[in-house]
Amino acid sequence: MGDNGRTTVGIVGASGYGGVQLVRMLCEHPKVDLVYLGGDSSAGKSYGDIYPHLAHQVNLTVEAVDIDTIASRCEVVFLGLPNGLACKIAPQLLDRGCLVLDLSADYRLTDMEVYKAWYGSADRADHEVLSKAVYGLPEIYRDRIPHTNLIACPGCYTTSSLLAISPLLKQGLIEPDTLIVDAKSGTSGGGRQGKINLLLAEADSSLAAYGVTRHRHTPELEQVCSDLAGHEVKLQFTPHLIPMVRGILATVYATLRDPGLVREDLRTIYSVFYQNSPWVRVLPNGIYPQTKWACGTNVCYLGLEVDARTNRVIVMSAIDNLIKGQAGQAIQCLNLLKGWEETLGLPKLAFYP
Ligand SMILES: NC(=O)C1=CN([C@@H]2O[C@H](COP(=O)(O)OP(=O)(O)OC[C@H]3O[C@@H](n4cnc5c(N)ncnc54)[C@H](OP(=O)(O)O)[C@@H]3O)[C@@H](O)[C@H]2O)C=CC1
Ligand SMILES: CC(=O)N[C@@H](CCC(=O)OP(=O)(O)O)C(=O)O
Repeated sequence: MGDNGRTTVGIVGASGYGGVQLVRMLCEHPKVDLVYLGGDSSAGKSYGDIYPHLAHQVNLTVEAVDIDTIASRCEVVFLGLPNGLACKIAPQLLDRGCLVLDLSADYRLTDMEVYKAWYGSADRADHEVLSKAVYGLPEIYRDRIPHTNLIACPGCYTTSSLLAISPLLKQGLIEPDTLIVDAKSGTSGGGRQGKINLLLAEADSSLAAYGVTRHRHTPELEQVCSDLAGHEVKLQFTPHLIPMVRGILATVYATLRDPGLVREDLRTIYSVFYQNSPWVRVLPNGIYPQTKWACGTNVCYLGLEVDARTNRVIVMSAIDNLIKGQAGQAIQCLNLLKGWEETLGLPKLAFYP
């Protein structure tokens, strides 16, 4: 804690898309002071040179990663790094007493064999650390979050999909193995590092699926769904890249157990399920969410429908992948870790018309 009683916070991976969203929100957060920014190729640069529009607010230079420096300055550290790097530095930060919020996939999967199968990574030595990590989806694991010092923040597709699915599984409303998740993401979901498929010339005016049957968020979804259902669940997840920058729309389909369930029942069930979740809005009947409503906010909008003809439920979920799907959710978890209001320092109003 700083001399002024505020919590000192650092970000490793500050130049990335998640990093810059963290900077934007943490600068406005009433309980924290942003004191450290770390990176690799951006080390040595003033943050205002990387993001000139933030120069008047952030007077920090990005530094090369040095654990002792970070731990000497920061009580809390956000890691916005590519997969496979957080597990190399989180254990050392935890040893030095920092609270760590990891935005990557390194600590999300509880079974290391599943992790290896989907991420193809070599053996890791941090099994004990992994066993202490809590999956940072507050709407499902709110009670667990304050009891750890390592949060594994969920992926963006998983956040939007799981908020749509959870009431269905928790209340036993569907046949779990009929779950299908069809999701569309904006290009910022792929990060700021240059990738050819994310170039405007490649992504513009085109819509395509990718990672069909093998996207890394499949085991993450199945892990949480199995936990909610109380038995192993397998589902179909198909992501798509859509020509817009921010936002995810996940549409979930499943067969209902009770053919008599109607849309109004579903709305009541969802409203009760999320009554203590300030970042989830269950929309009125017949209203379907648009990604632009969530853009720039930590809100997840849910739209519900039942097709009596096919006996299927359809749930649509819209979030901003960089906020509720990443940086905002990490700050929501920090608020819970510290016992602060869950909404503190987080944006709720979209900037689109
Ligand atoms: N984008 C999204 O919608 C979401 C992303 N995620 C996950 O969050 C994490 C961050 O994603 P995102 O913000 O998109 O990533 P970006 O590609 O935009 O940024 C990556 C950051 O990591 C830094 N970095 C890379 N290598 C090193 C290193 N060896 N040492 C120190 N810093 C390094 C880069 O720093 P520098 O520029 O200095 O090299 C950069 O700041 C990823 O694991 C991603 O999978 C999770 C949910 C949603
Ligand atoms: C559009 C796009 O490329 N999206 C990314 C998902 C980003 C994300 O949440 O990734 P992590 O699970 O690695 O954190 C992808 O499909 O890999």
